[in-house]
Amino acid sequence: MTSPLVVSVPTEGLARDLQPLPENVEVVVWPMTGPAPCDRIDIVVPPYQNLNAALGQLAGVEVGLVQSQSIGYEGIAALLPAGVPLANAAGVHETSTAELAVGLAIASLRRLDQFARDTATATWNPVFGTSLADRRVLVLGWGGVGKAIGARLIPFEVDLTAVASRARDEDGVAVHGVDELADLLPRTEVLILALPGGHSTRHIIDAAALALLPDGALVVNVGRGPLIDTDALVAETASRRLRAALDVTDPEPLPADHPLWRSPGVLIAPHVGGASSAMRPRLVRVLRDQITRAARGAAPINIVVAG
Ligand SMILES: O=CC(=O)O
Repeated sequence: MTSPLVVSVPTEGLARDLQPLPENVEVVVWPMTGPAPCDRIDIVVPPYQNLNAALGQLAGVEVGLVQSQSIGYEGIAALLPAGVPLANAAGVHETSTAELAVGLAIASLRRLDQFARDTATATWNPVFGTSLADRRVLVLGWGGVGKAIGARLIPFEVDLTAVASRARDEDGVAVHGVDELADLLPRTEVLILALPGGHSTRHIIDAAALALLPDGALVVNVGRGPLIDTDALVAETASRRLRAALDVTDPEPLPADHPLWRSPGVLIAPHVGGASSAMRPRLVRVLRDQITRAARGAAPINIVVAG
C-alpha cells in the first residue's frame, strides 16, 4: 500500500467536518503554533488568522501544498519555503464578503449605524435616508468578490458600473478598464472597492480620486485597507463631504486614537467580510476538492503562488 496522503488542518472541528475522506488520506491537527507533527505533509491548511506567523513553522517540513483559508495573499510568497506552492481560498469568502459589502452600503445609506446609537439611548429619531435603489454604484474589482457584489446589487435596482484592470465583456456585463476610472467617478454615488491588495493597487483611490466623487458619495471598502489613501479619506469624511463604510482599514487593527474612528459618517467593521457562518461549508467544499485531486494525482486548484 502506498503511503497515505497527509493533510494538516489547524482545528479538531475542521478535521471532523472534512470526514468522510477518500481512502488512504490521513488528517492531522496542527495549529502551527509549534513544530509539525510529522516530517512530510502533502497539504498544509494554516489557521485563518495569523497566517504569516504560522508559515514560519514550515521550515524543515516537506510540504506539497499550502492551502490558505484566505483569498488575499499579498506578501505571502516571501514567507513560503522555496518551492512550496500556495493555493488561496477562492470560492470560500465571496458570498459572505459580498453580503457584508451590500450590508455596509445599506447600513450607511439608511443610517442604521445612527439607529444603533439611538437604540442604545432609547431615542426616537426619524431620519429620511438615502435608498440603495436608483443609486449609481461603481464596483471597482471584478473578480470573485466584485462579481458576487454585482449579482447581489442587481435586485436592489441600482445603476451598476463594473470596473476592472482591463475592459472586457464578461457574462453580458460591460466591464470598464481602470483607465476609465477618472471619467466614471464624478457620476458615482456609491463606490465599492473589491480589489486585492499589493503594490499595484495601493492608493488606487487617492486624494485626487476621492476629489472626483460627488458631494455625499459613499465609499465602501471590502478589499484591502491600503487601496485607499487613509489620510485623504479622513480629510474628505471629516469635512462631511464623503461618507465611508469600511470592512478593511490601513492600518489594521485601526488604533483607538486614529481619526478615522471619529470622522463623521464613517462606519467601520473589523475586517470580517469572510468571517461568518458561510465560511466553514465553503471551506470544507474547497478542501475536499483539493484533497480528492491530490489523492488521484490531479493538479491542485486555486494556485496563486507556483512555488
Ligand atoms: O480578507 C480576507 C481574505 O483575503 O480572504
